[in-house]
Amino acid sequence: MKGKKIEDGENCFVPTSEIIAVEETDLNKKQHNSGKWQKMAKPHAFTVYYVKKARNHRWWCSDVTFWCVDEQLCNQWIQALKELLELQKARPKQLLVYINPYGGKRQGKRIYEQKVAPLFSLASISTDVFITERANHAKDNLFEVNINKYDGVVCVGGDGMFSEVMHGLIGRMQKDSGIDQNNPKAPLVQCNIRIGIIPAGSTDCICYSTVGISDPVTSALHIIVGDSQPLDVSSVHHNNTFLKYTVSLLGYGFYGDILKDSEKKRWMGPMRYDYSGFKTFLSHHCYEGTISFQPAKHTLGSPRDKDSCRTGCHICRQSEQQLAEQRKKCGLKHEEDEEEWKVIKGKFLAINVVNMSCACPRSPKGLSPAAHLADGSADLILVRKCSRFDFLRYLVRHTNQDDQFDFSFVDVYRVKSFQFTSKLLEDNESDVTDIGKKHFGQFCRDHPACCCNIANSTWNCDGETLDSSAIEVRVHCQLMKLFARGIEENCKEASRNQSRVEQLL
Ligand SMILES: Nc1ncnc2c1ncn2[C@@H]1O[C@H](COP(=O)(O)OP(=O)(O)OP(=O)(O)O)[C@@H](O)[C@H]1O
Ligand SMILES: CCCCCCCCCCCCC/C=C/[C@@H](O)[C@H](CO)NC(C)=O
Ligand SMILES: [Ca+2]
Repeated sequence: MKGKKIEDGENCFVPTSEIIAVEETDLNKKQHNSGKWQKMAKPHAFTVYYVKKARNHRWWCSDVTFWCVDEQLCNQWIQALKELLELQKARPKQLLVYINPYGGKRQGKRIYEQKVAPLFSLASISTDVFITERANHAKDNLFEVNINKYDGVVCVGGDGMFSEVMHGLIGRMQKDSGIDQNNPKAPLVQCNIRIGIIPAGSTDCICYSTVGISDPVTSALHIIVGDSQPLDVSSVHHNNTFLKYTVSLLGYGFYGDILKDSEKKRWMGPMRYDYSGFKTFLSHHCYEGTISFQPAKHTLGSPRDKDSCRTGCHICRQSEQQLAEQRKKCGLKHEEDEEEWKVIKGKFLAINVVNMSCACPRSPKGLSPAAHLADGSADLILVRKCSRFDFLRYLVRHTNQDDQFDFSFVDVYRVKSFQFTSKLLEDNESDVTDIGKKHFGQFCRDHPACCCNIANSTWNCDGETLDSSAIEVRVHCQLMKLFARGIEENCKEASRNQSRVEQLL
């Protein structure tokens, strides 16, 4: 934390929504060597802790100390500022915190204790902290805990840990409301308790795509000021059986294979993705299957838009309104049943369904830069069979400014529901008597050199593996909320305003 001191006659401007805390200050303890107060008999002071916005969406906690000789005046200020803070009703007072000590570089506990807990305590937020001892510990706990006690749930870890907490919360909400998650058409109950993500994983894509940076202090401050960002969630089913929810990437082929291989190399930490990524790239497997989807007609946006989803996004707002109107008109009748399905058969290197841009430090614009956080749609990206060189050109575009959809072998659609069945499953189902078909070789028999894999891939579902050769996916508009505000427009403008504040100080 950096500090400043304000003397009589000086000005300071900090919006109340960005004040973290106000505290009486003992100037003698502060050990200031210079300053007029040293000449005073007994100066009185208070310190305002506030959010300081830096470059690249980074926030940190700064403070400014105000002092004067009049004790009563000083106390009046403290009282008035504390009352103003009390009016910030969206701020959490009691949080339930889950820490995965094994995510990313295994720094979750340290990150929380050193960087986050002191800020929560400064902001007078009470916490119940739960350090997980196994996978699904947090999820299981969320089904038992008295959830109404809390204003939010915080997960310290990566995308997989977030996924666990999300499954616990959404699952709990449906159970309490008597909704059967196995019914793919069930209208799910919105989850009003917000989740905060303190990034301590390997990719931290959900945090990066919703805040603009993977930084524990920035995320802690978004939680403290009580930000709220609605988020679309897709449900994944197979044969009327619920499999998973997803908010970022649901990927088959390339990203599924990377994840499956990387799980065996967890000991490598985040580097495992580079190792498995390179290996998967060299293997160049493609997978055959049938994709069906319903285009998202309710939204004004398109995956090829130049503008991205930003704080207070009007596309998300309009899309949500449009969906609400449709629902009102249709009542209980499922309008989706009547809408057209598009069908595509082929061989694919990657099938990616993304509910958000999937930006992360490795890919700052993400897999679909114009995807929206809360528009009730997902972007379906199909990378058809192509040469290794072309696939590399496509991957390189994840890391630069060039249009990653501007390739003849890449198609992108904005969808509200999607289905996939692998060729293998179709063959098995359509010709169960042909026993020979069950005993296939590992690669395409017609063209052994083509790297077309007859075996199935795995789904990468927000960083969790999911084995299913047939799935149906449905986007649920704004099913949950995060302690975030989306990515803020024009970061430079924010830092310029902040410098004006600094000049005033
Ligand atoms: N105590 C624990 N021991 C083992 N696994 C755990 C524990 N707590 C949580 N997990 C599981 O660890 C998995 C991975 O954790 P996490 O997402 O935090 O890190 P990561 O995989 O390194 O990061 P990312 O998902 O961003 O790539 C999650 O699926 C979670 O269910
Ligand atoms: C030679 C150039 C190669 C460039 C490769 C770019 C890789 C970009 C990675 C983007 C992944 C974004 C999707 C996020 C997925 C997460 O859910 C998951 C778990 O955290 N992470 C991964 C890597 O699968
Ligand atoms: Ca979306």
